[in-house]
Amino acid sequence: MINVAVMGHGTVGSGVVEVLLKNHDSIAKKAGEEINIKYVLDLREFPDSPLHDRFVKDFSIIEKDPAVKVVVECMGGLHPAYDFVKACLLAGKSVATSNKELVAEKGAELLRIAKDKNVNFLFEASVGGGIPIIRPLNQCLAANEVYEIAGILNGTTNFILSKMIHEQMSFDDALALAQKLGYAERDPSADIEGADACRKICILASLAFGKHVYPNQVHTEGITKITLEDVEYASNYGGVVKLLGRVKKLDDGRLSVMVSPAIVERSGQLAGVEDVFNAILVRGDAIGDVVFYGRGAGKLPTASAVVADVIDCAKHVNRRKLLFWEDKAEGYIADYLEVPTRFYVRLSAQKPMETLAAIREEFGEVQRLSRPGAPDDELAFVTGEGPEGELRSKLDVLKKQGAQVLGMIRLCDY
Ligand SMILES: NC(=O)C1=CN([C@@H]2O[C@H](COP(=O)(O)OP(=O)(O)OC[C@H]3O[C@@H](n4cnc5c(N)ncnc54)[C@H](OP(=O)(O)O)[C@@H]3O)[C@@H](O)[C@H]2O)C=CC1
Ligand SMILES: N[C@@H](CC=O)C(=O)O
Repeated sequence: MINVAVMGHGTVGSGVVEVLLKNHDSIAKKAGEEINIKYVLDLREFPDSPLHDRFVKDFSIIEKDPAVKVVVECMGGLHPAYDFVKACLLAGKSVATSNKELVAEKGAELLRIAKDKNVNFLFEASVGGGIPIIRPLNQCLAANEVYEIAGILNGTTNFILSKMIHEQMSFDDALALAQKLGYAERDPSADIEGADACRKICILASLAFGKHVYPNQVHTEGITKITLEDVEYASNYGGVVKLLGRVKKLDDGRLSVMVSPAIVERSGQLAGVEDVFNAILVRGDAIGDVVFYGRGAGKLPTASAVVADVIDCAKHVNRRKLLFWEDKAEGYIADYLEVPTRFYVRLSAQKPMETLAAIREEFGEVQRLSRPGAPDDELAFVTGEGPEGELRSKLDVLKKQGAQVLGMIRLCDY
């Protein structure tokens, strides 16, 4: 029998308990041993839980109990999660976590401690909710040189965009519904400002390319500036707006990493991903493109991934799974302004004919876009490709001539 402690009995932690209890017998067969939840740590009481007598409030009970071999961390946030997880690893316990903030900020250090202590630190649920992506990237795609990853990595924002576009729901109502359904972070600004997707692309980049990428190294934009006008122009262009996390290996070996809204063509592999679903496209030299798709957030889908890690930990007691990356390297992340891109731009111009001439002067021939009912002073177009810094300088020239940039979204070919 393997004794497990679950830390945090919120959306994900309660799902982990539910799945471990409901599928107890089949999980025991797959793990090769019975999995017993010995403790559940939370700040609140849960008198209705079938495990109500196993709840504790003092972390040291778990830390000091040598019978606990595997600890699940679903509390979220950096503190005290980091302190507790580190203490568990140092005490020789394997840890499975859904906490992407923890992995994105402290992954290299925690993986090194796990290696030193010959235990496992697993985090399948930290990216893509229930979608298997960490294990496939680490194992099934190990033969490949991965050169690019792009994904819809945040369920809440994809849910909000889907509701706004298809059901004309307001941003605030869609966010409130995502919170009610347990998709959003405790502080939902992490979802809508892109921090959550940033943490996830950091984890994928660290794993795929072997060196830790930290969130503060990644240019990050959320969805708060996206308007229905931009969505309509994107649609008339033949695309859809998605919040993407992406990393690409450049020819000089550096990484371009970014989180931002992007227009993807309707025929692209990420365009049809709606609601709380996530999709992660991995490009490898042997496999070509492969896309992982599924529910990116929510109680049971996320618990599915955490419990898979628990089973893996149970199967590998006193044996390490090879999952590791080095700490960060200097000069490894390229400045996003250097990286070539294309933009959709929406402007308000007091003198549209003059601004149009200036657009041609700066950008050459551009693809103009239209939408029914647009005000006379609105101009929308798609630029050719150029380093982002250069495109922005050209827009600065237009701004100096009185144009106001109302919307600007990168174009991607996924
Ligand atoms: N929700 C989702 O769909 C997904 C979430 N995740 C990640 O999983 C983690 C958990 O998310 P989620 O379940 O949604 O969060 P919740 O806020 O629903 O759950 C967190 C739980 O941990 C408890 N907790 C917080 N601090 C402590 C502490 N110091 N000691 C004991 N218990 C504590 C909270 O108690 P209290 O409420 O009283 O503060 C709460 O019950 C986060 O890192 C999140 O990013 C990952 C994938 C999907
Ligand atoms: N808030 C996150 C939860 C899963 O990681 C999201 O919406 O994707």
